[in-house]
Amino acid sequence: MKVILASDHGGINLAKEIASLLEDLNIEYEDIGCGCETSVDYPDYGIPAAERVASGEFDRGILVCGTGIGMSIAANKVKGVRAALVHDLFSAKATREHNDSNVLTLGERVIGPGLALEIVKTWLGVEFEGGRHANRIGKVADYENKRGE
Ligand SMILES: O=C(CO)[C@H](O)[C@H](O)[C@H](O)COP(=O)(O)O
Repeated sequence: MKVILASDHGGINLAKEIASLLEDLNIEYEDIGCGCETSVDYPDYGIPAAERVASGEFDRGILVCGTGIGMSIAANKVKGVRAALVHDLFSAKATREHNDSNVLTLGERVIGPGLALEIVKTWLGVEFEGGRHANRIGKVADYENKRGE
């Protein structure tokens, strides 16, 4: 599995911890920044990361900002991306099983690193269930494709 990691200044500390976790798990990843504490704009990092998931270059994306909300809004504008803002373990599992989410967004200012890293591990390890859920995400994709015509 190949993962792309990005954050704004509000998510930089958690993004660093996630990078260490991915290294410990021997998961291939690329960190596209921002890598600094000076103020940046989350769409400048979230959208390029999401595009590289949508293109198939990466299997998954993990995006961190202060709340996770801005990154989620930005990533979900990219066709083919199903970004999930997750701050609990139940949702981390459910969004893989039911939504086949390919991008995870987290808010460094919302939860602590202990829970955040458990969420990342869970989200990376759970498979999509398919079946009725495939039908549902298919309807979302149909709408997305129709809008793009
Ligand atoms: O979700 C966000 C924006 O909707 C993020 O939390 C940003 O990290 C946050 O807005 C940054 O705020 P700041 O006051 O500019 O540090």
